[in-house]
Amino acid sequence: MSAIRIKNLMKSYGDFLALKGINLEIKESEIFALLGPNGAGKTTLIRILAEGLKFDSGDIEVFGKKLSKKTARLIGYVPQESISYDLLTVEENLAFYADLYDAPKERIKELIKRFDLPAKKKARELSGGFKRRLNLAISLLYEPKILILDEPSTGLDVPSRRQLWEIIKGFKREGKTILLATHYMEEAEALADRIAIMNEGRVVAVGTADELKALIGEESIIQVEGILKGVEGIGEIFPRFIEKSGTLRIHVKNSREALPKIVELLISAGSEIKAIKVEEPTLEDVFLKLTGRALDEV
Ligand SMILES: Nc1ncnc2c1ncn2[C@@H]1O[C@H](COP(=O)(O)OP(=O)(O)OP(=O)(O)O)[C@@H](O)[C@H]1O
Repeated sequence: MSAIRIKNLMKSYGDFLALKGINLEIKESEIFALLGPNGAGKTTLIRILAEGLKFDSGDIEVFGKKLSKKTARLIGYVPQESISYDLLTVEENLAFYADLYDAPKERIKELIKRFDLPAKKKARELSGGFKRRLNLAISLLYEPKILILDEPSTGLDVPSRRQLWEIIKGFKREGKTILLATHYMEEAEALADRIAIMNEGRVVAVGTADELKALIGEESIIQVEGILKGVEGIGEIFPRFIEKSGTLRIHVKNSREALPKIVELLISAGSEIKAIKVEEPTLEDVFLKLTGRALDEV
């Protein structure tokens, strides 16, 4: 059974069409990622599902029933911004939301234990990682079957991010369905069973990471590292490339022919090349191929 089914969903803000006909099916007990740059429409889609944000047209079903206040109870939601109160302790925050959601009080102790939370600490004293865990705990107070997470690891350091990923994988093992929005391809790849790539209000591709990477087809990716100059010249011959902190990834049809040309162009412009290799495609390469731009370009 599908946990969420979305048909031809449109949403505008005034004259601006933010969602231009989204079709998606999220299966029960899968981790499904919406991957796209800022502005792709991920938060808008999530807010429609989790906050009852009004939409223009389309159909949404949750476990086979039309999205409504009743089905909303099946969905737990962790928004981008923290919903905990800084001046309340962890325990008080959970008690406040348990009251609001009419959730059983016994859940509070259980969640504190499960997430290893410091019950008596004020929320403002928590590190970023623990604050995110508190927000997760709040969203689980009434045991939703679907958990929606908006950019769950933004702002977290690498160890906290990895801990959070383990927690999210644990939810899946319990049978929960997880929908998350992210602009980190590593996050989508590390967590998701399936990924929808979103750009400018549209889903441009859906599949497992491997299925999406297969969309690159016959092309190869050449990666050059070093102090790089003359990158504009590369763009004239190989229009699809991503340049990021001293690394250049260039999409080419024939790597054997392209390699000497790339080296010559870069060296003659005064580059210091430290490494050059043919690489496996990443989801960012797929995004570039499908949309003509890099994932974190705004
Ligand atoms: N309340 C609003 N009023 C007008 N335009 C909005 C509003 N909320 C979002 N938008 C616009 O709709 C588009 C999609 O925004 P949305 O926040 O859904 O994208 P996103 O993919 O979640 O990006 P982010 O990660 O930045 O939240 C953007 O162009 C944004 O400027």
